[in-house]
Amino acid sequence: MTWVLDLENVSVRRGEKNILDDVSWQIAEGERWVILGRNGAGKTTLLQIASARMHPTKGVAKILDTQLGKVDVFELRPRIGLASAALADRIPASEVVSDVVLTAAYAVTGRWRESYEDLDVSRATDLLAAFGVDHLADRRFGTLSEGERKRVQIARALMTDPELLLLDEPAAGLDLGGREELVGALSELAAYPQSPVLVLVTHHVEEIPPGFTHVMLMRDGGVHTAGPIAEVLTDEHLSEAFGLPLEVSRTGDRWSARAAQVEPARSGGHAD
Ligand SMILES: Nc1ncnc2c1ncn2[C@@H]1O[C@H](COP(=O)(O)OP(=O)(O)OP(=O)(O)O)[C@@H](O)[C@H]1O
Repeated sequence: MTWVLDLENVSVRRGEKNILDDVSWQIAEGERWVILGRNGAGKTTLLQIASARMHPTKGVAKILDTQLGKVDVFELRPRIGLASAALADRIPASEVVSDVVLTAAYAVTGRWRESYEDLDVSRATDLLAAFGVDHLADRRFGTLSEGERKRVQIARALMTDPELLLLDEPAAGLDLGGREELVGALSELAAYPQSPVLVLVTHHVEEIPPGFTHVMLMRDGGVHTAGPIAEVLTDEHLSEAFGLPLEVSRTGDRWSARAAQVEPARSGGHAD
């Protein structure tokens, strides 16, 4: 079997600590993954490896049939779409929205003197339309709301028609309506057979878009549990991964979680 992503015993060491610790993880064609774990669990670091922005200290990372360390990452990166807060911070506030998407074709932020094909321009327009933000094409990025920015960033990440799309907390900072619209848009993307393999990092099971197939729970830099969504998202696994008693429930194709209700202690009888 050929994997889209194949990590074997990958560790990343910073100072005295393994911030990723012996992670083995395989993603097959067509899968849609969610990564959950508490703050500092290593989710963003894992995406840094998966997007060829960081090399492991130990272990082997194979991405799209290439191996990190044996491939020119500048050729590999356009095959991987990434949307993250760190990348968004690099987009100049004065950049026109259509250029925010278009410049991804050259893997740059900030339009300068590159020339673009008509095909690139129409792809950027189509992607903005697909995420419902084409009416903002002429606005400056810095004037958009948080929800609008998130959609533009995902459109940008899709510009190079990547085979793997990594989204780091795309719903962070969105209000309820914005979150629900984004979940709907990602669910549509997940359902589309031509879509890239998707990996979504989130803090909330409520943000898992219908159609996502697999979950990885991370804890302390390592994989706590990984596999098909219904097998992994149990009270027991989530409670262990987050280190507190949690109850998970499923309503239709959506998930939710909350602190487990503690049974009140039974009274031992009447005290006179
Ligand atoms: N360059 C670095 N040097 C030292 N420690 C680092 C470095 N980069 C990250 N870390 C630490 O590695 C751990 C994992 O960080 P990471 O950002 O991957 O976690 P995360 O799961 O994405 O967290 P969050 O949910 O808070 O975004 C954290 O404890 C972080 O402080």
